[in-house]
Amino acid sequence: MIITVTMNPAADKTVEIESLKRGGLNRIRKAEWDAGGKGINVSKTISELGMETTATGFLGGNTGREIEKYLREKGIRSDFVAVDGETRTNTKVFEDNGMVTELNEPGPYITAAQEEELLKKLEGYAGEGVLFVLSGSLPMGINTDIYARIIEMVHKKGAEVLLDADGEAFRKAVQYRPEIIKPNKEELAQYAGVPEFSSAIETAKAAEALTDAGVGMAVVSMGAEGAVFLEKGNRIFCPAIPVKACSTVGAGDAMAGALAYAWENGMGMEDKIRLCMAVSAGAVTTQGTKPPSKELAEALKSRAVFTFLG
Ligand SMILES: Nc1ncnc2c1ncn2[C@@H]1O[C@H](COP(=O)(O)OP(=O)(O)OP(=O)(O)O)[C@@H](O)[C@H]1O
Ligand SMILES: O=P(O)(O)OC[C@@]1(O)O[C@H](CO)[C@@H](O)[C@@H]1O
Repeated sequence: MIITVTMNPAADKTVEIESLKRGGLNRIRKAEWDAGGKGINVSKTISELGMETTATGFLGGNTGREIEKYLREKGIRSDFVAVDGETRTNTKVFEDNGMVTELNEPGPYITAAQEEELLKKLEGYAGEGVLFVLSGSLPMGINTDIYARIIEMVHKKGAEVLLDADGEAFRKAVQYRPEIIKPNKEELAQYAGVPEFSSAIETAKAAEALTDAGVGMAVVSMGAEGAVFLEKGNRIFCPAIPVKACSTVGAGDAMAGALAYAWENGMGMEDKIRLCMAVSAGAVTTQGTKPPSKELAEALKSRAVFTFLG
């Protein structure tokens, strides 16, 4: 069973304009709506691959109800804590030159009682064979140790964790040794205290510091460059599968969804990597933050190329 946790979900409004005029009137050519937030995107991907998943976190207001309706229609079980404020709307502005500007709202304030209610829910789901996916930013009111606390709590009941976070929340949580982490290269560089990595091997070495310290598997996504996979002493680099890019927003969540699906199905390393590369490349070809169809992901799998790094 895979439980995704989205502390700060969002309605994603993807808009297309010719070119963004700062300080001027911008006419939108086309707008697209998606239920989003990182964990919800992970659930969307897992469901598209044909596996059941439950989405949890905090939802509020009309936007929260719209997101629940969307999940219901997609056959994704939702079990969110209701909050007083309105779930945020995040606007993604796509220009014809390929530039993407993201405007993410802060989201509603979460009270201590609401946080407690979510923790109780998660504890109720925890057990052997359960994988929790913790991803995305934290809303106001939630302390940066929340992911660390959840990992400690669910590990005690035999559950496993895939973590996709950044900043302080990531730094604190990795100390509790999640089974899988999926930072992107900027998030890992921030953790490592360097401005950027100059190569895949440098990226792999930085991630290895975490697997050496007890994290089970690390996948570092590198956008259009590809991804680095570290598992059981192997360092593997895969260039991104070339596709016609439509929207790269949410590609990392699609990859995390594929990773969670592969992990829960006990897939071997090669199949797992192929699926991650195919699903994330497929996600780039869809509009907004929609995952690719299972058929597209299957068709792209054979195009993943592996390089073992020394
Ligand atoms: N232009 C692209 N073409 C093909 N594949 C891509 C492209 N951009 C991203 N990908 C695939 O998607 C994966 C995840 O991308 P990225 O590193 O941008 O994730 P992210 O920063 O976590 O994204 P997000 O937070 O928006 O979900 C990459 O490792 C790669 O496999
Ligand atoms: O503000 P956060 O939680 O960092 O990111 C939220 C978000 O940008 O991430 C997803 C894409 O990865 C979108 O669905 C959503 O709007």
